Amino acid sequence: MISEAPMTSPICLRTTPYGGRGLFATEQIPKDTLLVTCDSPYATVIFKKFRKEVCGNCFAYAFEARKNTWNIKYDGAEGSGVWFCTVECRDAWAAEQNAEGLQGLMNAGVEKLVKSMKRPKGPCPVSSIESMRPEDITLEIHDLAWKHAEETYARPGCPVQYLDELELDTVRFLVSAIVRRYFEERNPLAAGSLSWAALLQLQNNEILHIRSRPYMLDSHTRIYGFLRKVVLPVLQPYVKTSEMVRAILARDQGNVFGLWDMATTGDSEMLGWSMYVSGAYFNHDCSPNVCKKRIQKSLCFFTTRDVDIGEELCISYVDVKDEVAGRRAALSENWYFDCGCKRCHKELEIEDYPK
Ligand SMILES: C[S@@+](CC[C@H](N)C(=O)[O-])C[C@H]1O[C@@H](n2cnc3c(N)ncnc32)[C@H](O)[C@@H]1O
Repeated sequence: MISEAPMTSPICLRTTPYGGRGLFATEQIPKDTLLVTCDSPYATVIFKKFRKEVCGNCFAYAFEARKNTWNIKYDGAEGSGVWFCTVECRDAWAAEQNAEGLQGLMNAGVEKLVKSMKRPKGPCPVSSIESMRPEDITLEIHDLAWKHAEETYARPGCPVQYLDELELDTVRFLVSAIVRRYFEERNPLAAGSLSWAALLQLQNNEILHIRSRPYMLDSHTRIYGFLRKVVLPVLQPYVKTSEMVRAILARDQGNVFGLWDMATTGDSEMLGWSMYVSGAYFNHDCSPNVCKKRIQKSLCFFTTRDVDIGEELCISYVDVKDEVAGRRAALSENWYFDCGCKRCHKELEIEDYPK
């Protein structure tokens, strides 16, 4: 079993013939074995509409405890925007994620700046690539657009751009990563393997994502502009250039996990999303042999059957009860890849599965 740690027995990370790196069994692993525990996410956000209903520390959902909301909070701006199920959770969050009150103060700053946002009347000050053909959007063009955004938003008089609800949630997600990195740099030993360097090792999906949804460049640059305006002086170095924001957004796509409630019916709600670094090396397979389970704020991965030595360990990103066309369409649309798993090959009757 590994815990936010380098890949050790009984699993290892190596290159697959079809989809970058993946995790493989280095010995026979019985069914129901706990393979990986991600103790806490590097970055996380609870959607604004669920903030009072989901504990900011352990992600417990008030509804499941037959309550409408949690009501434990901090007094003052240092605890702004976060609710807790218990005093213990509040104190744990304060010690682990909110030292110096930075997370809460940033949340308070976001709320304040939201009030001065105006709906856009004209085009955004950053040039758009929306009208370009996907294949023409190169990394160079994309870099230039970001450079232009940096210059635009560095101008003192540049007005704050309008952000919708999801974009503001993305701001809060980025804030959580910035605050974590700030503490990691002050206390590298405490960060352990849950480090910025480990996050950078995750697959970078920036250009794939922008080619698939060119309008997201405009959204991402406005989010960056907003962050620059709201950032506390101690955190300014992280947004002086767009490097850190781009690095996170490039990995946000395709590597994060939805934060779902624990409903056992099919009506489970997505309450937010989180970046669990060690969990992001599991590839998808339409016949998965691993499942994930959230236990409070930890994400745990278990085998769902006996696994042979050398077999790849995969979870499913989509509903594997769907037929092949539906599964592949969902993976292509939301994860930007053509599934290379054996089941797809078989159902599409493609021979010569890569070895
Ligand atoms: C969460 S990451 C998994 C780890 C990734 N392979 C890596 O090298 O970091 C998801 C990405 O892995 C690749 N991938 C995962 N499952 C795949 C599959 N069944 N077929 C093809 N590519 C896959 C895709 O590029 C996808 O965006």
